[in-house]
Amino acid sequence: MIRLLCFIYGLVCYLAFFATFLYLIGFVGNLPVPKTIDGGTPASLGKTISIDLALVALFAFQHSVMARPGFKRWWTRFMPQAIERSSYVLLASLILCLLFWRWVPITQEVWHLHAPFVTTVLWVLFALGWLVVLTSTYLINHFDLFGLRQVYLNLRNRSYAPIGFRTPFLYRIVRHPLMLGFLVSFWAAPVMTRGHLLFAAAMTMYVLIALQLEERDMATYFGEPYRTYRRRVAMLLPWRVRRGV
Ligand SMILES: C[S@@+](CC[C@H](N)C(=O)[O-])C[C@H]1O[C@@H](n2cnc3c(N)ncnc32)[C@H](O)[C@@H]1O
Repeated sequence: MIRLLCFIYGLVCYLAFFATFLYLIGFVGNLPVPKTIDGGTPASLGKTISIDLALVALFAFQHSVMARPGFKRWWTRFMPQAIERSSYVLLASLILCLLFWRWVPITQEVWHLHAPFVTTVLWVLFALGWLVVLTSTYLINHFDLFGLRQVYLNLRNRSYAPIGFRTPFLYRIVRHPLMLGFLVSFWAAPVMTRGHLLFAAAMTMYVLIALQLEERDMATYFGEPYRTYRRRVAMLLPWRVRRGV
């Protein structure tokens, strides 16, 4: 019964993640969703910047702290191991929803590109970025990253086997294609408002810090194979590839 409840909980967390991910695309791209990055009621500049940065910082804090092995060891003392990842995913999704809801826009434009060719290229890059994000999750293991594999194995009474270190396709070009996809989609905007710029810049800062932490854990866990990979494959910029793996 507990196993079934864990599975249902994992499924709900996964669906919450997927809905939030789809909404994020609409939010950043100013697509027809109830609230977007440039929608809502503006406030004074000081108030806006503090609220918006606090929202990104909350997301960054949750992501960075809860992803660390030490934190995972600590909080799985209070919950079944099988739902640890699902809970992480659920909390991340809830924080993103809070960000969508409470985000305050700054609508002054930093750039507004009109040339049809340039705007088309930027929209293609925007879409490509999200596609790379989603593809990268499948290259690592989509269902493990979002907790479904863990609750499924638990339901079948099978023990969890880590997915291990892998470098398929995009992971041979850069070490962090998923994060690169996010960054491309955050920055590829034909109309860039100050609020959007604040979001893109703050998220870029967070990604650059988070990747240092993730790589430190990966090097500790996987040892020499990961250190060799790090020497050979560029972190985020594909044209900085040194040698293939
Ligand atoms: C949200 S994913 C982001 C992966 C990567 N940073 C990227 O941007 O493509 C984070 C998880 O992926 C795992 N991970 C990162 N690179 C990996 C690889 N090459 N093989 C297996 N797992 C990896 C990390 O341990 C972490 O649990």
